[in-house]
Amino acid sequence: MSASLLEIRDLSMIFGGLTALSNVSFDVAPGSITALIGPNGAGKTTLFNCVTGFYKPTLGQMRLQPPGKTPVNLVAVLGEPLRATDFTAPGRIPRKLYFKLFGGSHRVARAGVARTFQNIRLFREMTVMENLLVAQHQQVNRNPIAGIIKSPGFRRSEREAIARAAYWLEQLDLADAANRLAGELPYGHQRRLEIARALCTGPKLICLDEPAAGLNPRETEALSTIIRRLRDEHGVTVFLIEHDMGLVMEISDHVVVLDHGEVIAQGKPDEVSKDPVVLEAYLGVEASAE
Ligand SMILES: Nc1ncnc2c1ncn2[C@@H]1O[C@H](COP(=O)(O)OP(=O)(O)OP(=O)(O)O)[C@@H](O)[C@H]1O
Repeated sequence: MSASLLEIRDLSMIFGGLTALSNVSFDVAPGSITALIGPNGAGKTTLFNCVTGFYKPTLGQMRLQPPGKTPVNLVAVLGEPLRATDFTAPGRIPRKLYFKLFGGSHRVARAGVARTFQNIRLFREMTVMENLLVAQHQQVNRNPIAGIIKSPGFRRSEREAIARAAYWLEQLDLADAANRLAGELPYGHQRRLEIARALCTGPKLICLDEPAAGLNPRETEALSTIIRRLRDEHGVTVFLIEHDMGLVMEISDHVVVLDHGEVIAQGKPDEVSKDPVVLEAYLGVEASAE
């Protein structure tokens, strides 16, 4: 049995002539906090965009294997192009055509991957509660007839969605803000609301893109407690990009270091922080700046 929730193998992403990711391979263990670090332009966001289905990688494999569930080939569900070699094994063609027509990032979300963004992307004119309800459209009963007649099943799924939203608002210390407009919340609260919105989808893997960006030290401390609680109390696996090295070293179980699109090191935080290759490429810049 494989011990990883997310398995990335030989992933490459090429934009025109620019290789943003080159043969990237690593694993994210279930129930862990895994951090992706690296200097600006290293390819971190590109990798996140691949894992969450916003980009189709040029080459390589990404597999999500939630314990006890069927593994999902995240590259296949995005819809791969047909290649000449497929005609040597025609059995593959119907599945490829199906995902070409009906595949996309929604399939990745359905498989259990949720994300937040480097630049907050909330529905600013909606209330906090409405933001969380919109995020759950996959889980609620979307049958229009059931909606018009307000069938028992429709009302039950609505109640469950509201209860789920209220639960995560409580967990992220936002319960008092449920009826406020998202755009009116202080910045730190908006960051937490983005995390709550991702959690409402019931993810197996939550990808946080620079969750501490713009937070003050007190807010960062609160965030680190929240992220650890997600792992320890809710069994959510966390994969995050972060520039705040204090936070990364404090909360991560595993750190992957990217530089120029390649993995230059990975391991436990204390191993990575002492690795001369990392110090030279990244932490050395930080250390000399302190
Ligand atoms: N859609 C795109 N089209 C072309 N080039 C891109 C695209 N997205 C990213 N790149 C390039 O890929 C490289 C990696 O960028 P990426 O944003 O992934 O780095 P990053 O490590 O997240 O950087 P930062 O820490 O500054 O956010 C950069 O050279 C960037 O210009």
